[in-house]
Amino acid sequence: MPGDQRTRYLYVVRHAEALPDGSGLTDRGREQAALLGRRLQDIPFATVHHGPLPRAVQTAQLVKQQLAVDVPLEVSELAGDYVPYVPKKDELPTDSADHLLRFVQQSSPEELEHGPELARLALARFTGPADSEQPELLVTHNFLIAWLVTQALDAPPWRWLTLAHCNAALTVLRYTPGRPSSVLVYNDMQHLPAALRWTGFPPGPRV
Ligand SMILES: O=C(O)[C@@H](CO)OP(=O)(O)O
Repeated sequence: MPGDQRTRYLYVVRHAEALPDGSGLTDRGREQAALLGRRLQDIPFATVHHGPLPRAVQTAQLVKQQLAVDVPLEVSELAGDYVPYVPKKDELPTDSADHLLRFVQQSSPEELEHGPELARLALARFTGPADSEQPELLVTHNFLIAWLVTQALDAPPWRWLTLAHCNAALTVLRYTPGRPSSVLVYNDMQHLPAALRWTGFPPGPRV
C-alpha cells in the first residue's frame, strides 16, 4: 500500500581512483576510499551495493571496513558501468548534438543495446520511496551517478551526458512519498584533503 512507503535515502559514490589497467585502485584511491568510509561510518546502511569491476569492489570493501557496524556487501550488475540512455539526434540541442552523439558512439553496440535496460532496472531497484527508511549505499561509476541525478531532477534523459563526478565523491538522493525526489548532496569531497580531491574529473577549475 502506498501509505506504507517511507522516505528512501540513497547514498551514491563513484569508486576511488583506479589504476589505468582496470585491475584495482591506486594507493591514493585506497586512501580516498578509507576516508570516505570514515565519513560514512555512523550512517546505519542496510546494504552496500557495488558494481562488479575491481575498482568498485575494492572501494566498497574499504568503505565497509570503516563502518561502525557490519553491513553486507552486495554485488550487482545494476550498479555497474554502462551507458544508461542513448539519445536520438532530434532530442538533442542542435549546437551540441554531434558532439554528444560522438561521445555516445565510443561505446560498443552491445553496450548501447544492454545499458538502457540495466538503467531501467537500476531505477526500479534503487530509487523511489521504499519499505524501510534505512539508507543504502551504492558504490558505482560516473555514468550511473549522472543517470540517477538527472532522473531525480526529472531532467531530459540525454542530460546524463552533461554531468561528471570525482573519485570517492558523495551524492545523496532523497525519495519521499508524495514529494518530488531531491538531490541533498552532490559530488561532495569534504572528507578528502586537497591533494586527494578532483581525481577522475575532466580538466577545468578546481574550487
Ligand atoms: O569510464 C568512465 O568515464 C566512467 C563511465 O561510467 O566510468 P568510471 O566511473 O568507472 O571511470
